[in-house]
Amino acid sequence: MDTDSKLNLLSHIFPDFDKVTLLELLVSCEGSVGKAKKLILGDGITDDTEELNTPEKESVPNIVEVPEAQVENIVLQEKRKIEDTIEAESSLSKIVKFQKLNPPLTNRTVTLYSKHDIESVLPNIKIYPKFLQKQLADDVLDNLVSQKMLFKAKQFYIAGSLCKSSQKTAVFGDSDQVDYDPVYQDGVTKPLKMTPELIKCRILIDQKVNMVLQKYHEDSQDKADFLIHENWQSDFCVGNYFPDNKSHLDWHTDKLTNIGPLPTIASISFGATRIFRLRRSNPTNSTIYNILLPNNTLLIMLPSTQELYKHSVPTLKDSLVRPHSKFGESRFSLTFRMSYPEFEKNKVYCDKCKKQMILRRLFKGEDIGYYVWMCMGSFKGVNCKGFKYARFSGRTGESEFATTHKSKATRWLSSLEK
Ligand SMILES: O=C(O)CCC(=O)C(=O)O
Ligand SMILES: [Fe+2]
Repeated sequence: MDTDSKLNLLSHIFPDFDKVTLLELLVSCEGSVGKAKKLILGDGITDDTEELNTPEKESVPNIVEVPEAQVENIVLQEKRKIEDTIEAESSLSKIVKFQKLNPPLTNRTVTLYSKHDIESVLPNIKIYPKFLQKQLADDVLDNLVSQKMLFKAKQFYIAGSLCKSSQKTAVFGDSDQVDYDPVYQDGVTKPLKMTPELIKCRILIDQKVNMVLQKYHEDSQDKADFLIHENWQSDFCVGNYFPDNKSHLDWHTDKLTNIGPLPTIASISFGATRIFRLRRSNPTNSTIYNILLPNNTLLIMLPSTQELYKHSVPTLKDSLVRPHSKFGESRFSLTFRMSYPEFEKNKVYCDKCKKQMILRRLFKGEDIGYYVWMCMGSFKGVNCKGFKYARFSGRTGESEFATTHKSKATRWLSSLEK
């Protein structure tokens, strides 16, 4: 069945929806009429990686399924058209309104195409397509490609087994002091010098982030006393290199150990257009939002993004939306971050094994919403379960960031979600 016939069918079932909205829905449902129908009717849709990789079992009768490859082609073409107008006001806002009237469904995936839709559905995210002037964007990408051999897979332990990350990482920074993450086993933590291209890019990003943060501080009602208000100046950048569509970044929140609570992280993408995903950390089956990140798009994760959401760069069969004209499937992201120097001066150590502790957030259990320190040993394959609550009372002059008393501990949930 071609796209027009699918649209006619949907239009017949849902006469109140206009065709553009239905087309958007169809595209966000990978061209499946059944999924689009379920989305409108409010049935939960499971749409994770495995499901997307297996041919869909159509639940609507009388629909002749088109071959998977053909659907993919249609979806890709439509996505390209839509992506070209990413900044234009999109009819998807109708879907957003529809979503607002209806509580988010579980396990559902929604693709947000326009700046307006992304920022309305995810108020802590700001997105700027075509952020750098074209020449500078090209220069940064050329520069990253010339350094690609310096990006390395990260090694870490999960449940005692040594694992390697799929994408490759390099840290750029001016100072050797930046201890990006003491957990990793390899040379990834030693920062590389920022090249002149990266420095230009950083200056423009810092400027943009400060403008955005100023507005954020003015607008946000609920200010946690440990939220940093001073000038935001990134002092290091974690770069990711995805050589092809197979390399990915699993669901995670960014490490807080050296950037502190409620951080701002500004991430700029270069090369192939991939999908970036966000979903609330809790509940675990909450709606997944897809955002397309074309070459030279800046995405700012404002304070509380790391506390409330997880993010990922999946390797779905259509997660490579568009290869880059010169570098094909290669994609780089540069994530600019500002370190929290007080942590460097006052590292927290484990009382049991004396190793450094890592700042984490608890997303489940009775201590949900608390910041805690966990012994680094646990992340290096050592079975030490050292644990302390974290405590942030306000930034200046702080020297004690840990407590064994829960009553004195800092709970981000209480300041963000009343
Ligand atoms: O590549 C991206 O867009 C995301 C990178 C990321 O999540 C990270 O560096 O922690
Ligand atoms: Fe991240």
